[in-house]
Amino acid sequence: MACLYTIQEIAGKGRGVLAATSITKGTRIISEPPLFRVFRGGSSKEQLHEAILKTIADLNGEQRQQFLALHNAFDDESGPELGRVRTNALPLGSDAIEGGIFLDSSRINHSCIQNAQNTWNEDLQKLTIHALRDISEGEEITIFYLTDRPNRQARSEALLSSFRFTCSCSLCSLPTNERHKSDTNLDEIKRLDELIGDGMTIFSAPLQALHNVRKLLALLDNEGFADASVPRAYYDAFQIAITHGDMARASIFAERAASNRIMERYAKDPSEHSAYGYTGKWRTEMVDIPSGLDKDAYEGWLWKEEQNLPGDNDINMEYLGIIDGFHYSPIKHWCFLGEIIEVETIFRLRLIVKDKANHRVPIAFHTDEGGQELDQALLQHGYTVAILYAEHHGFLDMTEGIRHEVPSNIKIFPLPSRMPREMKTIAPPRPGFWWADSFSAP
Ligand SMILES: C[S@@+](CC[C@H](N)C(=O)[O-])C[C@H]1O[C@@H](n2cnc3c(N)ncnc32)[C@H](O)[C@@H]1O
Repeated sequence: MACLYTIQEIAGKGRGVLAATSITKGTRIISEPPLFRVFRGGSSKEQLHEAILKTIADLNGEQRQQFLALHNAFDDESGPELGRVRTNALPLGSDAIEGGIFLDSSRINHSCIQNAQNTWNEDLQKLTIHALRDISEGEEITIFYLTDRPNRQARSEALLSSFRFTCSCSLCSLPTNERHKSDTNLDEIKRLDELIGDGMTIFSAPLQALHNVRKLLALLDNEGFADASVPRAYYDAFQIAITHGDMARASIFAERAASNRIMERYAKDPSEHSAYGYTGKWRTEMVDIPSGLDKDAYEGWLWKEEQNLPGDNDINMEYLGIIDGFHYSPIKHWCFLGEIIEVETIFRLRLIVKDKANHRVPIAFHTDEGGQELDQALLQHGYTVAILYAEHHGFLDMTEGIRHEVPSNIKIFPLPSRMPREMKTIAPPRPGFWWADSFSAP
């Protein structure tokens, strides 16, 4: 196969790697054994230096010259050998304590919005560089040197201290207002990542966790990040679905997570995963994967879109903003509508209502009077409950619904609801009228 890249001078970056032809997403651009390996863990700088000198002494003359021709960003403090290793070593595995020096791959410059991914392939004992998206002929091939992607300031500091350069990539060069927007999105990506990674939400509020994965994927897509965060997010969605017995969705998420053998196996039979059916509350079978839906409806089904209240243990910036400089308040207005199907008044009031998608939604009354403040005559089957700014809550008994705390946010109508097709975003509230826009009498 013809070589897909050339190594050339790039203004302001020394040398770099350019696409010699147009390269399609997923293509393996480079597959390269290391010139030599370096153990990075445990040893002091002096020990490392000594080990490197020994390794270099074992190289032949040509190899030594090739190594010494690589860039050295630490000339002033580390000397020619150690400096070059610090500048050019690429990790041999995701948590590896071993790095490798590569004659071609080590020429690849960094971008905070990289178009290629470096991976150590243990089977081949080679480093591979794959295209994360389509790359045009003449475009620079870039990888990401850091382990996570914080906002610009933090990225700059990390790149300067660990790699000794000021990044001139397209993300770091955005004009101030766009950079601000990009930083806000990066902060939100980090926040969602942490929320999804919190091991409890998968059990206490799986729907919220699933919706957070979807939001994360939309942000990654919007920002043009096509790296390993994308399959990782789908893997999170897979885990959420399979934990609750949802074979249909788990299979699709596994398919989207990555084209590796393990995920292909899970896509065929998600029940092989050890978390399968921890609860059965989302139980589906593979035959439940819908067919004949258009793309939007299919995605709506996949992400369980029908239940789209914001979560109550999550500061969701889509719904909330800091208005007075201190407190989060709704920045848009929404109202949950449900039809009463059961009334329980054992300790405090608990209603089971049917939402627009015919799901049973428990509403637990955690007001001071536990629901006694309501006109008890209105607690009738078939009547409609409207809750302004309702939030999704995961209860300890593993059910999900609404924990109602603010007495003034609820109205009950002695009318069966004619449910709007979607939970509507309604006009700004006018006292006494806020509910009228989203409620229609039969
Ligand atoms: C591993 S080397 C990459 C190849 C190097 N440009 C060369 O000439 O061999 C890392 C060095 O490349 C330069 N570099 C990499 N990415 C850069 C970027 N985004 N902006 C500016 N310089 C960059 C820095 O000098 C950094 O220390």
